Amino acid sequence: MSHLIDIRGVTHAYRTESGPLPVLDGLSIAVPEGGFTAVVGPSGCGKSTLTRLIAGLMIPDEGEVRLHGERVTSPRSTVGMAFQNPVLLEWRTILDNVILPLEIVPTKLKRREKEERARRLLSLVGLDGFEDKRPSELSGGMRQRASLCRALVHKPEVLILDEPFGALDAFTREDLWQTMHQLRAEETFTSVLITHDLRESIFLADEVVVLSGRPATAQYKLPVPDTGLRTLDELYTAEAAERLNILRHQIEIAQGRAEPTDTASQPAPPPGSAAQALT
Ligand SMILES: Nc1ncnc2c1ncn2[C@@H]1O[C@H](COP(=O)(O)OP(=O)(O)OP(=O)(O)O)[C@@H](O)[C@H]1O
Repeated sequence: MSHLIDIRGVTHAYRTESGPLPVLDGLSIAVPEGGFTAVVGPSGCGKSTLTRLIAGLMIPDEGEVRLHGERVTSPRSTVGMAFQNPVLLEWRTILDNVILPLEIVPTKLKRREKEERARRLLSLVGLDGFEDKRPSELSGGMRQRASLCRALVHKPEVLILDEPFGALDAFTREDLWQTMHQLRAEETFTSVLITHDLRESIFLADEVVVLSGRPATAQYKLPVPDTGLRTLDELYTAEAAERLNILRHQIEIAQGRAEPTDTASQPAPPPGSAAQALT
């Protein structure tokens, strides 16, 4: 299988006043074309650092990040990003905020075509009629929907989502999860999602990677079977409960609160799953 995102043996340390701070230690993750990988792990273990490396905003000390086989050494226009804080520009309308990447990334599209693309995405996420509003006139959930459209408007190959739903209330967050599924059905992209929400990870991703404590490595990888467009009901099945238990246990190991060898308290992988412990 071809891997669009290939993170190979990445090791990285920040230089701080008190000396080097090792953050990632031989981390390897591969995401196939069209795949959706969620990355979870203890707070401060290096998840956002990983997104900066994929986006080419930083170069790792050792190892490499490849997109389509090409080594990433600088930021690329083929990557879209959405963060916890949508940072929309108040002096632009929602439509013009979404169009912004098309003004930065070289494109042959005419203004009318850029508008059509932005309007289609806004309609897809349920923001018809809000194109001419300013960001402050929208709710937090609506702003995050607009930010997803902005991240996708230039048809990036890779969509990096760093806690995009983290600041939203539980109901809005669940709405946005379903919106993400709809976007995935309509648009073509390969995604890495950073999240602290284990339910979000199994609802959205094909694979959940649990990072160890800092310096982080890929401690555990849990595949999530493809069930097409998922519904929230699927989060309340026995299989979902088992997956969440496995992930919770792995997070406890990563936090040093459970022993890796403590198999007695570790639930068995769901029937038929290829859950794979890497420790
Ligand atoms: N530019 C930087 N310079 C120095 N240290 C940094 C820098 N950015 C992050 N760090 C440190 O590196 C470690 C990993 O940070 P990172 O933001 O990647 O973790 P994270 O897993 O995303 O955290 P959280 O789950 O809390 O969002 C933290 O200890 C952080 O303080």
